[in-house]
This record gives sequence, C-alpha cells and structure tokens, in this order.
Amino acid sequence: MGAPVVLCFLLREGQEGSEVLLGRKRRGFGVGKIVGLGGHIEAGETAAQAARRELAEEACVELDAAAMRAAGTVDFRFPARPEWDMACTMFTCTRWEGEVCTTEEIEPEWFPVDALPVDRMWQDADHWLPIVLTGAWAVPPDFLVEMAEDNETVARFAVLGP
Ligand SMILES: Nc1[nH]c(=O)nc2c1ncn2[C@H]1C[C@H](O)[C@@H](COP(=O)(O)OP(=O)(O)OP(=O)(O)O)O1
Repeated sequence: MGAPVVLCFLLREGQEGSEVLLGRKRRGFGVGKIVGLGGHIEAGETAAQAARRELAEEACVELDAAAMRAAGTVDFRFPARPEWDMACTMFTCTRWEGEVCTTEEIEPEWFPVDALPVDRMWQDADHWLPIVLTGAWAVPPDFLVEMAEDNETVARFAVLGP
C-alpha cells in the first residue's frame, strides 16, 4: 500500500450548476498541474482530520465536519517510482467557513463539475473524478490507477468496488 493521503473536493452551486474547488499546484508533487486539494495523512490523524487540516493550510477554509461525505478511494501506483505510490481517501464537502485563499502550495479555482480542466490535470483524473463528483453512487467507489513508465500516462485503470 502507498502512503496514506487525502483529497477533499468542496462543492458549491454556481449559476451554471455544480462547481468544484480544484487548484494549481505551486510546488512539490504535481507542480504546475490542476489537482484536488489535500495531502499526506499524518501519524495519529484520521483521513477526515487530515482533510480539514490540509484545506485550512492550503485554502484557508474551515470545513464543517457534518457536511463532509466519504467519496471513495484511489490506489495510485507508480511502478517505475514505487516511492510515489499513494493510498488516497476522498471526501466531498458542501459547507465550510472562511474565504478561499491562495497559499504557497496551491492557487485554488472553482470549475464547473461538467467542464473539468482535465487537460491540465493528471491524466488519470478524467477516469475517476467525474464519477466521484456526480455523487451518483450509494456506496463510495474504489479505484485503481496504475501509471506507465513515464509516471504520467495511465497504464491501467480499474473500478475495484463496490
Ligand atoms: N496520479 C495522481 N492523480 C491525481 O489526480 N492526484 C494524485 C495522483 N497521485 C497523487 N495524487 C495526489 C494525492 C495526494 O493528495 C497528493 C499528494 O501531493 P501532496 O500535495 O501531499 O504532496 P506534497 O509532498 O507536495 O505536499 P504535503 O503532503 O503537503 O507535504 O497528490
């Protein structure tokens, strides 16, 4: 299993429908890409606690724990770079306090759920993110993403469950 990480997708209703908060990564892993907000789960933290800490650190918002919904998992595998493997737990959240801000880590931006910036994201996001964000599942889905030798192209994608 890869390093435990979390992603949390804030959702709001815009004029054209549902919108999600993503952001341009300004440093570290995936720099330059549009990514979900989140990061590594620290020792002693639950995934939900890590999501609240990361969203406060990366985007200045305090999530309302009661408005967080478990949204599945992604097992990210990088066979050419196994130290990059990550076991990702996901949440959506529809209520928070504070104004979204830009930090050293990320420049957050709202996108319509039906027009995700997939050309500027990790190539695999197109496979799983629309499913996660529609929320049209009763049980949160579990995905497997295996990257090719270049650590960018998707070699294998699978929905493991439910
Ligand atoms: N193939 C992939 N596609 C994708 O969309 N997101 C991926 C991915 N592989 C990893 N991620 C995400 C999951 C995780 O939340 C994030 C890890 O990057 P982090 O922001 O945690 O890394 P950093 O080391 O820059 O920062 P910290 O954890 O804050 O130290 O990358």
